[in-house]
Amino acid sequence: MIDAPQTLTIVRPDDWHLHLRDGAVLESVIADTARQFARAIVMPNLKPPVTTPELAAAYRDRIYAALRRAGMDDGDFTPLMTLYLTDNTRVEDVLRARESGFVHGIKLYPAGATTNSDAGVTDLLGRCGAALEAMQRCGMPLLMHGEVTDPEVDLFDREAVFIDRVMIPLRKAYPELKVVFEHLTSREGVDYVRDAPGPVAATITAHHLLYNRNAIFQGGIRPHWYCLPVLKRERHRQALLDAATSGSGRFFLGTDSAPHPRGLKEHACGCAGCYTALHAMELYATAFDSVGRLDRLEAFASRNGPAFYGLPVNGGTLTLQRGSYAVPQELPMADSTVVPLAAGETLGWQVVS
Ligand SMILES: NC(=O)N[C@@H](CC(=O)O)C(=O)O
Ligand SMILES: [Zn+2]
Ligand SMILES: [Zn+2]
Repeated sequence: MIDAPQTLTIVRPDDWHLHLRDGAVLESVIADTARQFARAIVMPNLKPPVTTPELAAAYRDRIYAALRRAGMDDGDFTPLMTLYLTDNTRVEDVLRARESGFVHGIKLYPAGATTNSDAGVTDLLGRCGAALEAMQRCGMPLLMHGEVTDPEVDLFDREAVFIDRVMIPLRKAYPELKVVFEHLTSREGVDYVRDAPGPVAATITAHHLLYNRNAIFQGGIRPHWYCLPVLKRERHRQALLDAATSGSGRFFLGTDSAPHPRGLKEHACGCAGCYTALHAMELYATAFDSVGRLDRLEAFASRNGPAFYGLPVNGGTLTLQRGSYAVPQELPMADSTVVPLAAGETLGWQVVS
């Protein structure tokens, strides 16, 4: 019997799905990400959303300014910017985004599906054909919040139904379009991404690897475990864990760390989103260790994402140590606080350098 490893050193990882927010909050949250990750795909669901290359450039400048205010410099972290797809996204914006070199994806939010999605797409194939055609032609990935918004569809089935109603017809019409199925949460999603032809991949969050939907209701309703797509049954968690640790290059790390002020989570109609940037690699290492597959963490966290996006693998490393890491109860966030996922709990791994 081989002893369980006590330390793990991997190539410095990236986060392929991150919400940094904006304004005063930006400075509070960016340091957490930059401590662990060299780069991150920065989601564009601001108010108003980041819909053009000019808005993405201005947001990028604000991110770098916040990074400096947090005591880091431009070499410590690279934001990989995205645009927010709307019914009116112009071909010209797609092409200029590609030429900019700093926009790495265009994000689909089905209108009404999630936080700040009001300006999102009402009918992807009906309204966005020209933009999708341009994206396919110039190699711009489409990043998808993959849930239908049909109120007739059960909340827990919205990802599976999205595959049939949107994903399959989309990829039939644009077979060369690079697609990332963001924050995958279901067995159906895993099966689709694993087996579908063409350039398709998926991000998986740490919380969907570690928890099933019981976590939302354990001992009472727990708003800090509520995100979209919502946590699902144990069989879905098992499928996600199998996929993440399978060695397939189609699955990679995306935290979907999505901070909301404590008061808007602990609310009669609480916001969706879990804050995991603080302890992302501790959470992922705990998940991979649970199935004895720490040897597969580097591919998932540091290699598969750059390969899909056509970017180089990072220099430098990140080291984790087995131990006990107590997740803080809350963290300052501008003039409010944010409660990290699994606040007050103890994790089995800690980032040491
Ligand atoms: N995941 C979430 O529950 N929330 C995200 C939006 C998103 O990624 O859908 C947010 O911006 O708060
Ligand atoms: Zn989403
Ligand atoms: Zn997200």
